[in-house]
Amino acid sequence: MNNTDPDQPLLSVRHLAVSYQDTPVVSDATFNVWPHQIVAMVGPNGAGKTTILKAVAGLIRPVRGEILYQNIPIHSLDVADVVSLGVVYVPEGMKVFPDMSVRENLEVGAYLNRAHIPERLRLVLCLFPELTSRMEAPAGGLSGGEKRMVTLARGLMAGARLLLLDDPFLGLGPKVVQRFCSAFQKLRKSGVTLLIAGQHVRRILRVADLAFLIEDGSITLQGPGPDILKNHHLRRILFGHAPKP
Ligand SMILES: Nc1ncnc2c1ncn2[C@@H]1O[C@H](COP(=O)(O)OP(=O)(O)OP(=O)(O)O)[C@@H](O)[C@H]1O
Repeated sequence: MNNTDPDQPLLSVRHLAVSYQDTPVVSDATFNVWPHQIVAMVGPNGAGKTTILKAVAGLIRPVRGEILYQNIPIHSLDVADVVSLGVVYVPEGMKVFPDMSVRENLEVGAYLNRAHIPERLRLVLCLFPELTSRMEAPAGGLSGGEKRMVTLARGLMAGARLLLLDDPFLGLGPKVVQRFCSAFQKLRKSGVTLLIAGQHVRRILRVADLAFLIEDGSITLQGPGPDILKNHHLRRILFGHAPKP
C-alpha cells in the first residue's frame, strides 16, 4: 500500500501563484511535504491557506508554479486524476448526504478510486470505532463530531495517501478535537501524510512535525510545529500578543 521514498518529498510546491479572476491571492509559495508527516499551514484569515490546498487538490488552476506529487506534475491534472493518485481534499464543515446511510456516504468517497475498499473501511473503523454501530443509520442524524468523522472517512475511502484537511477542527469541542488529533497520529503511523490548514493554531501546531506560517499568500516562517508556536512574530500575527504556548 505504501510505495513512498522517505528521502524524497511526497509533495513539492514551487513558486505557486494563484489568482481569483485577476486578483492575486497566492504570490510565490514554495514548500515540501515529506512522507508520513503531519504538516500544518497556519496564518491569518484570508492568507491563502484554503487556496493552496485547493490548488494542490486540482480544484483551482495555478497561474504560475509547479506542484509535484511523488515527482509527478499534478498542477494541470483534473481533480479525478489527482484523487486517483491519492491526493484528496477534505473541505471544512460537516457536510454529509443526510438521507444516505453512513455506509453509503463512505461508498461515495470510494467512487473515483475503487481499489482496496475493504482495507480502507477497516482503517476508517479502526480510527473511528464509534461509526461501526451507526453504519446503517442516516448520516443526517449523527452529531457534529460524527459527521466530521464521516467527511474525513470519505477522504480515506477515496484512497488518500496525502490528505488535505481544511479547518478540520471547526465547530468541534475540545474533547472531539483531542479525538481527531489522536486519529491524525494513528493515520500518520499507518502511512498517510496529512497537510492541515486551519484556525485552531495551538492545537494544530502541537501535533505538526513541520509547519508553515502563511501571510498574504507567501510562506514567512517554517519549522517544527511546537517550535514555531513559540515564535514571537507568529504569536503577534495570530494571537495579537505573545501568550504562553
Ligand atoms: N472564490 C473566490 N473568489 C474570489 N476571491 C476568493 C475566493 N475564495 C477566496 N477568495 C479570497 O482569497 C483570499 C484567500 O482566501 P483563502 O480562503 O485561501 O484564505 P484562508 O487563509 O484559507 O482564510 P481562512 O483562514 O479565513 O479560511 C481571501 O482574500 C479571500 O477573500
